[in-house]
Amino acid sequence: MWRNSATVSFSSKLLSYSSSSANPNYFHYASAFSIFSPNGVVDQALSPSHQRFYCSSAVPSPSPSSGSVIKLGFLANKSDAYLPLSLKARDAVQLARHYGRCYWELSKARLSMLVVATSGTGYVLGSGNAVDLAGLCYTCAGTMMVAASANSLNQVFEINNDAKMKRTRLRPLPSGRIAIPHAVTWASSVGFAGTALLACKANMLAAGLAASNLVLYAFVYTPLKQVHPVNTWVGAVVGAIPPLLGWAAASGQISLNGLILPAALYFWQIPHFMALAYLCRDDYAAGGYRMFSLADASGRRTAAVAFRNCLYLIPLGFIAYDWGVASGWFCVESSVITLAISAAAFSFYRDRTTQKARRMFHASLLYLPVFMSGLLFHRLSDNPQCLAENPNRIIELPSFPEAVTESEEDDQKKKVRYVTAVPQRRAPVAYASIAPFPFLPVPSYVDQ
Ligand SMILES: CC(C)=CCC/C(C)=C/CC/C(C)=C/COP(=O)(O)OP(=O)(O)O
Repeated sequence: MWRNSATVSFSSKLLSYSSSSANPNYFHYASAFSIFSPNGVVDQALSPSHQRFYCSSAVPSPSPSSGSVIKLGFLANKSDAYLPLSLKARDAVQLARHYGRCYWELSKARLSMLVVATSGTGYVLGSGNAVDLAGLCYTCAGTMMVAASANSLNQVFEINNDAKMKRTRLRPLPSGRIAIPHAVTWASSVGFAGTALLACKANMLAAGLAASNLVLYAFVYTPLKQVHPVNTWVGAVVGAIPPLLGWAAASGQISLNGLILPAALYFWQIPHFMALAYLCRDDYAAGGYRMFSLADASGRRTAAVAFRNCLYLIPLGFIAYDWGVASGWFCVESSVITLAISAAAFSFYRDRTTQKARRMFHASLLYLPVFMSGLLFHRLSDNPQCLAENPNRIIELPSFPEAVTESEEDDQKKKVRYVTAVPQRRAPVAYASIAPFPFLPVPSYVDQ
């Protein structure tokens, strides 16, 4: 049914809003709905306000009597049936694009990719000598899916707050491009699929960490943002879990060495989010969030907290070196970049201007990729803790003479102890002889 004139004038407003808004694609999105609207009714999943949003359509009216007014209304069902196939295909493509874009934005895809990078780095660090590429891909895919789910749920819960903030008001939910049930369906399916993938292709520890992190982010951190400034610290824990997840997926355990990257992420997030919350104070206040910077008019405490957490980053390079995770070069590199971010934070502490806060924010943006790539580049692949105790990695153990003399069980235990105490490089033959048969006793190729 074509809309009456009252609706048409409303739609005209929408049309002018759409054309002046940052999102000209609304026309396309609206037309895309027509293929799922055989009765001229826009997607029933949409709330009334969202349905109204989609009333404007750029699809040329199939009815000759409709004139320019009809271009703003729904497509009629009968004429829809006669649309050429190419038009329907085009609409299908537009629909896919529309939802693809909504899913991308709901997932905060760039943030999720950063999360995947941290998880992937954790996986490589926890892998020891041989990185299982398939395992790495599964872990990254699973992390991406669970992170996308967590971010989508975060937006579902914050729809009203996001609508009040400049930074977030054009997100899919507040801008009405997708309905809440649809977003929830997307979030739950991708969350379950990601957790299942991690459980089946990595291990239950990794899957459990991912699922708990989703709960921590969506159901603890998200509501806490409106309750107490401590939210930033809880958020820092959320950001620190993915590298641990990666390490656990590769090594099957959580060990002390595996905590270095999570610690870096935890401390790094504090100056990062302090700078962001300081720069967007007004926006956060409008959104109804209780950020630390809002109760600190002078910004002095915000800057002090940021600076203090930068200082906590300083020993991490040395710890990585001392614990055998990375070479001495990493220790040097890490110290240099940590001093740089600390200097930016100190400069913000001394002179609390927007410019200094922005500089600290940019320093934090640089810090993380440099730290992670340095850690990867200078990692020591015979790092003891990622080899020990993981039954899947028993083939990674070096052979040594006294191990072949006792029972098989004692033998294995001894080797684990040996590797933990004295990491060594193995002769290449160790791989060749047992790689396809990890359940067989390790052959001895040492002269007896
Ligand atoms: C495996 C798994 C579940 C990983 C999840 C990792 C994750 C989502 C990390 C984000 C950490 C964080 C505090 C982001 C800010 O959210 P915000 O709500 O303050 O951002 P916003 O204001 O832009 O919405």
